[in-house]
Amino acid sequence: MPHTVYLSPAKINWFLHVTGQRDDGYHTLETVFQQIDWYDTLHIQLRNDGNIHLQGDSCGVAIETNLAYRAAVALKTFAHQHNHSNDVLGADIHLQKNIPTGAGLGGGSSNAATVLLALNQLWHLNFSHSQLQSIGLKLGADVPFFVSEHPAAFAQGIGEQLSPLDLPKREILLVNPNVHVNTGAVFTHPNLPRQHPALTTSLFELQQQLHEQPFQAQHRNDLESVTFELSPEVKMVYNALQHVAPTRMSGSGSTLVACPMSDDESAALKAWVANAPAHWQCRWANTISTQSTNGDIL
Ligand SMILES: C[C@](O)(CO)[C@H](O)COP(=O)(O)OP(=O)(O)OC[C@H]1O[C@@H](n2ccc(N)nc2=O)[C@H](O)[C@@H]1O
Ligand SMILES: Nc1ncnc2c1ncn2[C@@H]1O[C@H](COP(=O)(O)OP(=O)(O)OP(=O)(O)O)[C@@H](O)[C@H]1O
Repeated sequence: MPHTVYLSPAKINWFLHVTGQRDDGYHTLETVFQQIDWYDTLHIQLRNDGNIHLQGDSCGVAIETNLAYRAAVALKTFAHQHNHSNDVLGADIHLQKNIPTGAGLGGGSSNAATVLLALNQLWHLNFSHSQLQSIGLKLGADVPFFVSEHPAAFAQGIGEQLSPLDLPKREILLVNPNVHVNTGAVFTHPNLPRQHPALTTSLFELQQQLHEQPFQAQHRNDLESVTFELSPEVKMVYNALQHVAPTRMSGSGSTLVACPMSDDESAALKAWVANAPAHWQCRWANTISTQSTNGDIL
């Protein structure tokens, strides 16, 4: 049987405010996501014996725990519960990881979203984006954003209330000190600030502000202080980079995002990269804008 190739993009968070905590322990956020042109690759082939197999890069977890595998199983279960298909729902999934894991780039959530979108099509299930998003939310807070297929969005709730934004393509530098951050450990830390006031700007104003300067002084990543406490090397990278160009951490870390706003800052960052310690992974990337995608990348 032929296999189809799907690209699964990473994301960055331009800012992340923790506005409160729900009774179930999950935190409410206000954040802006944007996809970037750094991709994992999934090869998916139908199986006619009804089994789901995952091969390729393990991400350091058992197959049954891998978010790509769990997404396929969750979709199949949902399809059976909704009597949506009497077909044999099987697939071979081959995962090639390029996006670092535990790096605040949402790679696992993106893989889950890619599998949901791909198998919804290949298995002819025709579930809506909103149905796929509610299946995906149980797998990870960032999955609904990737399922939405909008390259950028303002998110509220725990990340599932999404308003698409039109943000420009920008060149950014991602620096990762090869540290794996446990998102749960950051959110459960007693020192996490949890009471960021909700934004009062309209979506239109927010979009305008981010067009002018994506790292606005009035925005923060509230997870930075705890991640810096848990992983001092992430703080070292931040301290070094922010002297050269505007810099903020993505998600719960460990990746720092620097966004040069002039040719001088761009040149200074390139010189910085040339002298950075070898185990600090530096990678230039572009954010994806509505204009640069045709909507069916995934
Ligand atoms: C920080 C972000 O990356 C922002 O993009 C995401 O909100 C995190 O999403 P994620 O890595 O998919 O995380 P999940 O697998 O959903 O959650 C891991 C753990 O982080 C905590 N968690 C996560 C998201 C959230 N809004 N509140 C939380 O308190 C919970 O303890 C949860 O058990
Ligand atoms: N397909 C997958 N890709 C990456 N990680 C996976 C996958 N499946 C399960 N995991 C597990 O999930 C954990 C977090 O994955 P991920 O790389 O998405 O985190 P992250 O980039 O920090 O996410 P976020 O930006 O949402 O905080 C990893 O440490 C890994 O153990």
